Amino acid sequence: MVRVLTLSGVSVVREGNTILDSLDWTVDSDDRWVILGPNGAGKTTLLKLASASMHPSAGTVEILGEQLGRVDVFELRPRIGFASSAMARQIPNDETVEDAVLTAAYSITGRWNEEYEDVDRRRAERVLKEWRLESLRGRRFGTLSDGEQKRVQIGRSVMTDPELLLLDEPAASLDLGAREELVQLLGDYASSPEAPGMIMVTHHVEEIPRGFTHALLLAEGRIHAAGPISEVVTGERLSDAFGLPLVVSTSEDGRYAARALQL
Ligand SMILES: Nc1ncnc2c1ncn2[C@@H]1O[C@H](COP(=O)(O)OP(=O)(O)OP(=O)(O)O)[C@@H](O)[C@H]1O
Repeated sequence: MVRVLTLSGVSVVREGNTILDSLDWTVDSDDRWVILGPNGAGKTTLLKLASASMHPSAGTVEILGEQLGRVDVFELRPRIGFASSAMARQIPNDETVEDAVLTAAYSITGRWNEEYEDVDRRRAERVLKEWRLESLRGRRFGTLSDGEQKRVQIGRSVMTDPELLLLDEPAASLDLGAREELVQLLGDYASSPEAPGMIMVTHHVEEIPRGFTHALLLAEGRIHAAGPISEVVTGERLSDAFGLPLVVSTSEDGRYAARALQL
């Protein structure tokens, strides 16, 4: 087990607004964290810090043993997998699924004249299989369903065997079947001891895959609760963070569901 992320007294201020306020948080390589919180809580901003895409206004961020501000982020970023819809928009619509996964080896989108080594091709094969993309390898990215596109995004993010994996709302906008397929694949991945430290932002506790170990509840830029998932994803804690009475149920296979009590 190694520490993959440390935030110490981290604040982010933009245009006079405090978006993140004095956060202290650590993530280890064995951890799979889910981040929950109302709209505007600061979840995406937190992922931007963790992906070395943004610097804090105050405090220190250490990623994979390197402190932001003292490291070349272009060397650090290839060690971090990041899947988000903003990233997916960079994949050309006419790129094949196979190339969309393979080009992640060079952190690029859009195949040009790069040469790929056997090791990259073997990895891409493994990723296509793991994320149920084998039968779609020749299809153009722009012709895929939302669920298939999400699997390509995640496939790209794990292609380089990252040491830290960040997922920003991976199941957003999916129908029930596509969501369940993706959540199950993510559960298989998260349950593997070889998987890297993971941080996933979601709006819905129903999207938390099996194997997730910790939860962080963010509201108005502050940590409301953080710790083992069973202690944080509770009706009491979620009601407090979202400001309405919620009940949470847990199933035996480690999935969650939440609903509001009659308002
Ligand atoms: N560059 C910026 N300048 C000013 N305000 C910003 C900037 N970036 C983000 N914000 C504000 O910071 C707050 C947190 O934004 P962020 O996107 O991190 O929240 P979030 O929890 O991911 O929200 P959502 O759940 O709606 O996606 C929001 O109120 C947003 O408007």
